[in-house]
Amino acid sequence: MALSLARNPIHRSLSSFRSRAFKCSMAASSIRVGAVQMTSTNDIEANFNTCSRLVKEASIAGVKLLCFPEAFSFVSSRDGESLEIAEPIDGPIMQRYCSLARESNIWLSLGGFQEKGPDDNHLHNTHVLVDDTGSIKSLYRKIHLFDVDVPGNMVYKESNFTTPGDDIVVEDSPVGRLGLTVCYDIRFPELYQLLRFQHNAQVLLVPAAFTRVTGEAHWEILLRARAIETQCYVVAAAQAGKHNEKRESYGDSLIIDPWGRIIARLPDRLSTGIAIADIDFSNIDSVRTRMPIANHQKLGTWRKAPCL
Ligand SMILES: O=C(O)CNC(=O)[C@H](CS)NC(=O)CCC(=O)C(=O)O
Repeated sequence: MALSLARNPIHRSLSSFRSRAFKCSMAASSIRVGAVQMTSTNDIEANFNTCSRLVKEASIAGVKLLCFPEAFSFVSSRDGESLEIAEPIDGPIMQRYCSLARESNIWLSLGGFQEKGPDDNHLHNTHVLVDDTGSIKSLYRKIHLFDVDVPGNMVYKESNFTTPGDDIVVEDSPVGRLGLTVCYDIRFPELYQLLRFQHNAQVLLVPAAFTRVTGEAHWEILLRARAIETQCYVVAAAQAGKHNEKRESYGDSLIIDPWGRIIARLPDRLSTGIAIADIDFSNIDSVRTRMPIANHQKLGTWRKAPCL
């Protein structure tokens, strides 16, 4: 099924046979990923043109999965604007992004799409994974909503216009088993524990539009902690800079390896670009074999039979 909306705890559309084939064929190799940094605005056309250019650049660089930040296709400049432009997943905006994937033969992680919600006053903040034929493989709807009074900044109330998801989503891909999350989710380690220790994720995706204040204080530390405690790669594509008069995001897109090392980065001062790194499956195996934390867990309710 190309578009799985079933209320199933895991959406995984490749057969286990194919997933084994991926792992075997890549045992001794590495696969390239990219994390985009950009400054989206409320101009849907301009944002699409930027994404289209970056997809072509990534493809030339040999990237197999390109990850975009939260709200890649639209950042509102006033209350209510996101609800007005929200579309179903099979609507025209997402179709154009699927065409980009197909034309460049590349997988896309489209984090934080404004998906039309259950009523006119609510959308879903949806992370969409598209394969290299342009088919939608999985949808993850942001679970943790940003209802936060940011010191020195403003009060955010994402739940005013967003309906949270409640499904955990992993998907097999050429760059390994992906765990899908969005932005504020990074503060809830139990989600990442489930993705790794219950669903065997290898690469955790964290598209974001962090605030400047919270980003400076917490961004890198949270991401590296998740990589270290799950022994997964973490790919964090970030919005950066000023979107409009009122809104600014903290950049610093990062790719982190399972030992917690930063292996690619776009500094906050750069507004647009791609951080590129190779996912090395033997590195995941070696970190997990030498320090088998999956076998040492005592307290987590997500504990299961040892897995590597
Ligand atoms: O609404 C949009 O346009 C896109 N979505 C966002 O910007 C979301 C919800 S307001 N922002 C975050 O989750 C910031 C998290 C954060 O900054 C932290 O955890 O510190």
